[in-house]
Formats: sequence, C-alpha cells, structure tokens
Amino acid sequence: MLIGLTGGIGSGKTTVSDLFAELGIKIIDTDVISQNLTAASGSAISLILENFGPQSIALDGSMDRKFMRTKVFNSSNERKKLESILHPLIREEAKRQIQNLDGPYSILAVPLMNKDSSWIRLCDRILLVDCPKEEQIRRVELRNGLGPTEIQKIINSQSSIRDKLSFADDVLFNYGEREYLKKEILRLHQIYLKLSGACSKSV
Ligand SMILES: CC(C)(COP(=O)(O)OP(=O)(O)OC[C@H]1O[C@@H](n2cnc3c(N)ncnc32)[C@H](O)[C@@H]1O)[C@@H](O)C(=O)NCCC(=O)NCCS
Ligand SMILES: Nc1ncnc2c1ncn2[C@@H]1O[C@H](COP(=O)(O)OP(=O)(O)OP(=O)(O)O)[C@@H](O)[C@H]1O
Repeated sequence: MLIGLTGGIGSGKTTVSDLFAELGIKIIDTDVISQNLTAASGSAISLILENFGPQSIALDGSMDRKFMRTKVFNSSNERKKLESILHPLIREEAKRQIQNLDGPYSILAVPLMNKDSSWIRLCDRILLVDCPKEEQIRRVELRNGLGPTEIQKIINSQSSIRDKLSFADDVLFNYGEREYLKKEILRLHQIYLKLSGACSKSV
C-alpha cells in the first residue's frame, strides 16, 4: 500500500517522514529525487543549462538553487518551465523506486499535490500535514533564513488548504509538541498496517 504524504512548505513533511522511517517504513521523497537530478552531473543539468543559461549552474556543476529559487518564485512562467523539465524525470524515478518497494506500506512524499495531480492516482491514500500559515513562515524563517515576503510567495505558488483537503484521506495537524506528533504517527501507523492487509496497487 502506498501512502502519499503532502503539505505546504514547512508544514512538517520531512519531520513526519522521519518518524515513519523510525518505525521501519520505507520513504520515497520527491524532494530528494529532485535534488539528485539537479546535483553536479545529475541528469537534469544539461536541460537546465540549456533553458536557464550559465547563471543557473553553480561552480561545482550543480543547479544554483538560490538563483533558481529567486527566479521561479517570482515568475510562474519560469516555475512552470523548471517544473516541465524536472517533474517528468522525478515521476519516472519515483515510479522506478515504487516498483522496488516491500513491506506492508510505504510513503511517497510529494510537496506539490493538487486535486488534479497525477500523483494522487499512484497512491492508495493521501496523508496531509498541516499547520497555521504563520507557523509555516516562522519555521522556514528559522530553518532557511528566508524573509516572510519570500516565504509568502512560495506559499502562494502552492495549492490552497481547501484544495488539499478535497483529496486528503487523513490530516495530521502538526502544531504542538513533538510527543503529540509521535503519538499521532503511531495511531496512523496502526491504521495503515490494518488497511495494508486489504490493499495493494501497482503503478
Ligand atoms: C525551486 C527550487 C530551486 C528551490 O530550491 P531550495 O533548495 O531553495 O528549496 P527546496 O528544494 O528545499 O524546496 C523547499 C520547498 O519549496 C517548495 N517548492 C519546491 N519546488 C516548488 C514548486 N515548483 N512550486 C511550489 N513550491 C515548491 C516545497 O514546499 C519544498 O519542500 C527547488 O525546490 C526546485 O528545484 N523546485 C522544482 C522541482 C519541484 O517541483 N520539486 C518539488 C518536488 S515534486
Ligand atoms: N511540531 C513542530 N514544532 C516545532 N517545529 C517543528 C515542528 N514540526 C517541524 N518543525 C520544524 O519546522 C521546520 C520545517 O519542518 P520540515 O522540514 O519537516 O517541513 P517540510 O514540510 O518538510 O518543509 P519543506 O516543504 O520546506 O521541505 C524544521 O526545521 C522542523 O524541525
């Protein structure tokens, strides 16, 4: 059984994935796949250079993330251009990893899901992680040192909570003590173990 894990920037997807991983659950993270594709000699580098020019590539040969972040979150056309290069490659690699999964259930972490997203069809169930917007901004300011205006632009480029709630099966409200989060994850883990007995989908 494959659980899709989604949520806005800073909502806590990685924190939640790490806790499931501690329970022995396999995680496929599309952010990690994306980082590998855009690392030095990653398979997306030549297309990024071709489409965004030499400034998009850092001295070590990887994609210049700061340059691209500024570019894509200030222009939806530039964002769509980058997504049109990366998303098919991310999807192909995610599908390859899904074929090699074992265990009762696994998690596919995808930051960008909306109600029309083809990721939804790959998953048996969707878990949405959420927290108040002010908290997303506070966490990302602390973690990345970005300013609130820059973070707000990223939030604006992502689907709304109303859209996400329309396709989520489970919602984890990650706004409180870590102990509370751990308990909620154990509760979901038990549910997923039970459900996995009855459910299996191929890509
Ligand atoms: C825009 C980029 C260069 C910013 O890199 P940076 O290192 O600063 O941030 P990082 O990759 O850690 O992303 C942080 C968060 O930004 C958000 N985000 C990333 N890409 C996008 C996007 N295309 N649209 C909206 N939000 C996004 C997500 O919440 C993500 O978790 C990078 O995220 C990227 O290459 N994005 C395009 C690929 C993509 O869509 N990845 C998401 C996985 S499907
Ligand atoms: N319940 C919580 N209370 C306080 N801080 C938290 C909580 N959950 C997560 N964080 C912190 O908030 C930051 C963002 O969390 P995390 O990286 O898990 O989110 P994410 O959804 O994966 O983010 P992104 O979309 O940017 O990759 C991290 O620094 C994390 O340690």
